[in-house]
Amino acid sequence: MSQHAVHRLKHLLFTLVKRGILAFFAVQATVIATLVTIDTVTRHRRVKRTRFPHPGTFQSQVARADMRLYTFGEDLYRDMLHEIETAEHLVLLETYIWKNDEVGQKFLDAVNGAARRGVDVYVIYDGFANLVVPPAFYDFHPSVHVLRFPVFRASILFTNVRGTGFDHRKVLVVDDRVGFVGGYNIGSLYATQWRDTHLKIMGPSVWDLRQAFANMWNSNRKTGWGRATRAILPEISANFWEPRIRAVNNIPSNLVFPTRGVYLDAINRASRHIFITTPYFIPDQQILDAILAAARRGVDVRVLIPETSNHVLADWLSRGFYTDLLKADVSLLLYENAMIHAKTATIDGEWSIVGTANLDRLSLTGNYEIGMEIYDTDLAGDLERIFEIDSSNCRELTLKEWGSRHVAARFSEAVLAPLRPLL
Ligand SMILES: O=P(O)(O)OC[C@H](O)CO
Repeated sequence: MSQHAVHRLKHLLFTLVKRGILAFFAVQATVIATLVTIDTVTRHRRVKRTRFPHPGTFQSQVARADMRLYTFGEDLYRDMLHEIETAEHLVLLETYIWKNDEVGQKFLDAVNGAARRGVDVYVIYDGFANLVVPPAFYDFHPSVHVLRFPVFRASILFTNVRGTGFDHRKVLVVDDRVGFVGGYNIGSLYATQWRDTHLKIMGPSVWDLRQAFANMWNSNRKTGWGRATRAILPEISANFWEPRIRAVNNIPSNLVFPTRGVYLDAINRASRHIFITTPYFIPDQQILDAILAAARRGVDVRVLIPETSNHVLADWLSRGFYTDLLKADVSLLLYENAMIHAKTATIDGEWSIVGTANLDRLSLTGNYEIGMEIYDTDLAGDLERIFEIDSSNCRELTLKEWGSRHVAARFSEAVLAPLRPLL
């Protein structure tokens, strides 16, 4: 073959590959646009989804800590606001979403009120998650120490992944005496219309939450180009070691993502049952393999997810895993007619985690997250009871039903699969 012919063939191949890639992106964009349009139309037609079982609150004692699990936003917010309103010296509040609605206003008033009484108040909220909220809403008392975690950080220019990640945590610590952590953001929608789970801790382990907040604050207190303009939040020693209760912190700037590791370890160790609740289920290959392997060795694996969440794309990416899961005998429990946003897991009646991380890439290897990893049969029992009540609002998907879905659905799952690492 002449050199000219080789050149022409190369050019032709290059053009074909280029056009193929562009065509794939065009198909992908069309699928996304179609799904979003269908979702928007059906969402508006849907009646308000407020009817779902309320498992209630559950109390237990783990080591020297009093634990309370919340499963309804109104109950949680009432207690959180009460703690802020009666704080005596320190309030630390960190949230991913802080809506400018009735509930958001109550929290704003509560922290401002505490600051007026002379309480030291520190708040952190995520800049990206609240881009839709008018900045004027965040009208803090002048003595409140505020960090709006920036969408873009200078370090992203120099240190790659260390400068990425949203602050996805939801933490409240009051007077080093009481701490809250879990799935609840701050907003009226979450008070009554979403099923979520949060944990209150009273006792020495509140230190773990305080330390997580202090680390976040002190690592980001510099503004502009290195000028320190925010106060240091003193870090204090723990004075105790409690292996049964541990905060698991994802800190992208330190390149540590232990949440993924503790999930993997616990799943791999399971011998009887694994009950996972998550709003967005887009596991990476190792997490998926661990779940499938557990089910194949006879562990009763149940994954509880919303049938329809608030993120249509996340739902469709999640569906791409259903066939493998169902074939391995994983029970897929689809929470009906309401959004479930809890990020919890409990294994073998021994190990549990309650936190802020979803089972997706953004949470497991992307964002600032925190969860409490707890070894305790009573607390695991409470989470199992909650799981059982939530399950009563689910329908279990069968392989037969899933196998009979429309060819367009299969096509959409396949076309969207390459987007999994993005979410
Ligand atoms: O990011 P999460 O898990 O706090 O969920 C927040 C909702 O998706 C807001 O749209």
